[in-house]
Amino acid sequence: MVFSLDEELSNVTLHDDDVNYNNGIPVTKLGSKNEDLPSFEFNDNLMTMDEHLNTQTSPEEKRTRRRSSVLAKFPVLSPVHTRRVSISNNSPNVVSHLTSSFRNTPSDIAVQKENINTGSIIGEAIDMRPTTVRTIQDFKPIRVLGKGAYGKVILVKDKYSTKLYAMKQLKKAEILINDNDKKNTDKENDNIEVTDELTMRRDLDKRIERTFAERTILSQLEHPNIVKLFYSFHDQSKLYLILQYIPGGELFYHLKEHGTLEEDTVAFYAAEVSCALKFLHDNGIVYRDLKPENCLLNQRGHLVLTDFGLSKKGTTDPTNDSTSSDSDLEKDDIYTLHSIIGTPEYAAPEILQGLAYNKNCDWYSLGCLLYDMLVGKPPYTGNNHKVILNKIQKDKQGPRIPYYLSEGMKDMLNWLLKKDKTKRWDVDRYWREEPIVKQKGANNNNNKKKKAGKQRVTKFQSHFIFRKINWKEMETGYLQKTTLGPIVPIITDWELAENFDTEFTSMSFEENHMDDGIPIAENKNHSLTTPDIFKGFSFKASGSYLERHF
Ligand SMILES: Nc1ncnc2c1ncn2[C@@H]1O[C@H](COP(=O)(O)OP(=O)(O)OP(=O)(O)O)[C@@H](O)[C@H]1O
Repeated sequence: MVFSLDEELSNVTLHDDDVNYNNGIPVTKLGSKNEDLPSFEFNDNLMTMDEHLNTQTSPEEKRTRRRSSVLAKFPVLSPVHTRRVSISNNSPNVVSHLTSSFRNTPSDIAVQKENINTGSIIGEAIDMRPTTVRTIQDFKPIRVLGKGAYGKVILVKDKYSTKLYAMKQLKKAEILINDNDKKNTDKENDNIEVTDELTMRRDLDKRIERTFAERTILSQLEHPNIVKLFYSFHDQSKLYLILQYIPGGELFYHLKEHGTLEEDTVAFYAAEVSCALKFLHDNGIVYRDLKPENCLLNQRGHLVLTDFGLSKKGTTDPTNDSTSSDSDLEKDDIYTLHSIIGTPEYAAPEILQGLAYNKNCDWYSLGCLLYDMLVGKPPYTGNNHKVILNKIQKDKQGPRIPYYLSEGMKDMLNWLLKKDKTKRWDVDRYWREEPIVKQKGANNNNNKKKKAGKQRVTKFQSHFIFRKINWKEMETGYLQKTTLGPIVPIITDWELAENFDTEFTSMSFEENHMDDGIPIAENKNHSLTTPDIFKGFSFKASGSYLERHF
């Protein structure tokens, strides 16, 4: 990123109370006196963004990949009670201890049941016959596309059909070993601090649940802006997700190339991401990890959301709901989550604070993504989530917005980036203009809303920045099929993965895992070293689904 708005530009304040200047760059604050529309005008005498960019270091030097932080990586979640035990690096004690504790937890059983019971793509039946399960031997690796917390994503070719797929591998050992164990093992080999048993059990339980959630959620969804899952299977050492290959690379990669994007381009991607998020929310799913690294561009330049490892299917379980006091949110359209996960720079303040949150957190992340595309970095940056949280809390009026953005963009950012989730634009509720259906008591509610005056009631799709978007065509997927997006990736040969970082494409995909390719018999009980907790992971999309997408 080229332009440090949250720290460097906050020092000098000139004539206008609402505009801060630094190095001659005026910036406005979100949520200043006039909450509806910040009242700043473009000043021709001031340095333009382009001029400013030219004086700064190149964006490539500044942009860094933001890894999703899972539960244990957030210090605030570090367990209070810890005990010290002596184990050595790669000690089997940890795994066997964890696996033996976990093999038969109720949530495991629930997850496995879920896999058996919920195998359906919306409106479709999935062929779950074990005989149709694919294996690693069916696929020839071509090159590495990316690397995540639990393993690599590799471009592979189906040996039988020659079709290309993105194969996401998750190492079972990485999932089974506690993050604290890993961290501590790195530091000291023989005398490490591990968390108490209960916390370890809970964390492991969550990691396994999330592993299944990605496979289960993706197997149930079909949307033009969401990556498709065709197969999943596992062997002794890894879990595999065979995904649609999205050859245009990460939005992150293109942002690195471009620095910042034009407002129309940003509005287009905002609309595509919003369609995907709204679809997820309508299906009871909170995405929780929106960032440029998880937004891929397909061959036509349309945005496709990937990485559902942190997504969560909502629950209306009242015992799980601590927002009963949250009177601004209606009961029927929320589900409450508590896990502190995501990528700190894009995570909503309520997540970073460890408070209960709901699907509205995704709209805050959308605000961060828009800000990043327009400005070159997310509104708050820092080495860890504490620094980011401090900055958010210190910044009473919200993140600074550069003056040169249009009033429409400022307005959009203003409403999405509200720290207080009850004041944030409830996009799901105000998505589009619906025909008015009068219901009993509806008037009363409306009056209450007007009096409260907190909620923005303008429809999201009617916002000025989306004036060029044909929502109907976008929501039905017609646009994605017939029109090119604003950035069309250069692809001379799909196998070259030209739009992926050479940091990854030059990586070796050979790892020499002794156990790779040794299949798991789904119905067999395994020893401690081969826990049965991943039973039920295998999946194959229905024939018609496969046909439709190839
Ligand atoms: N379907 C796909 N087509 C092309 N590339 C992909 C695909 N899925 C993932 N990738 C690449 O692999 C990278 C890592 O994938 P993904 O984010 O799913 O892994 P992860 O382990 O969940 O990562 P993280 O720990 O950062 O969240 C992506 O950022 C992207 O570059």
